[in-house]
Amino acid sequence: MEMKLTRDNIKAFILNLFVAGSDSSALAIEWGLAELINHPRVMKKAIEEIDRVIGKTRILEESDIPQLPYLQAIVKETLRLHPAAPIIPRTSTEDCTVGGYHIPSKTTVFVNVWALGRDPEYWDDPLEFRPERFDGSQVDVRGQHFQLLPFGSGRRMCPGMSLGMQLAQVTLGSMIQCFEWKAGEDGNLGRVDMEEGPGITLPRANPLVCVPVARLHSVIPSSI
Ligand code: HEM
Repeated sequence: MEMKLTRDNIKAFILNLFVAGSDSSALAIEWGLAELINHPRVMKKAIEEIDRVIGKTRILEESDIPQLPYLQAIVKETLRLHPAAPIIPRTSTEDCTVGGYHIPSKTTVFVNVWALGRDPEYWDDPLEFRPERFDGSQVDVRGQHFQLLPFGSGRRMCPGMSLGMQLAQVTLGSMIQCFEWKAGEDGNLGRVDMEEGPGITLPRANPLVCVPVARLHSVIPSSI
């Protein structure tokens, strides 16, 4: 079937990519940094990995990510606890039974991705931020392991998954490689609050306020 795209179709499509891709990626990075600030042990281990693999004379790049498994695990763990889209809708195309419930055709059902990521049946100490849980684990975010669905699953799953993961890993990784992050306006708070705000996406209730202190002086100009 031939389908002609109009100018409006193309504009709507590009707008869709910006709307779907910006907030979600930004939220993953913001929640990830907040978790790292509150977990100095994890932050230290992540920085050690980056310093060991990349050194201190250049900034982390996309091609370094395969050599940074702990950073990858940090982003997965962040998306487990803070999925940018906490609830995803589906409409049943035919009558079916799910978990003993009869679902008539054309019913909208909501998949609670947030609750799946915190389900004690699938996760040990589910509320703990512990990236090590992914060491040697096959569980990934690609929509095949239903306890971890930050990008959804099936035909309508996120088409920007690879870009979103790369963005979150490279941005978070270079942020902690280049700067030490101190909580609070004056950098004198021990931790940041983790309260969630309302929304279709999962924002923080309060903005993440922290102070960056340069740590890679050989690559960052001293004026920053
Ligand atoms: C960490 C970053 C991201 C997260 C957590 C995320 C998450 C999601 C989720 C949960 C869905 C719904 C999937 C479903 O219903 O099964 C979705 C849909 C979508 N995402 Fe992402 N996303 C991210 C980044 C991106 C990026 C970077 C782009 C594009 C540049 C993008 C474009 C889209 C589009 C166009 C849809 C709608 C797909 C459809 O309805 O067929 N996303 N995303």
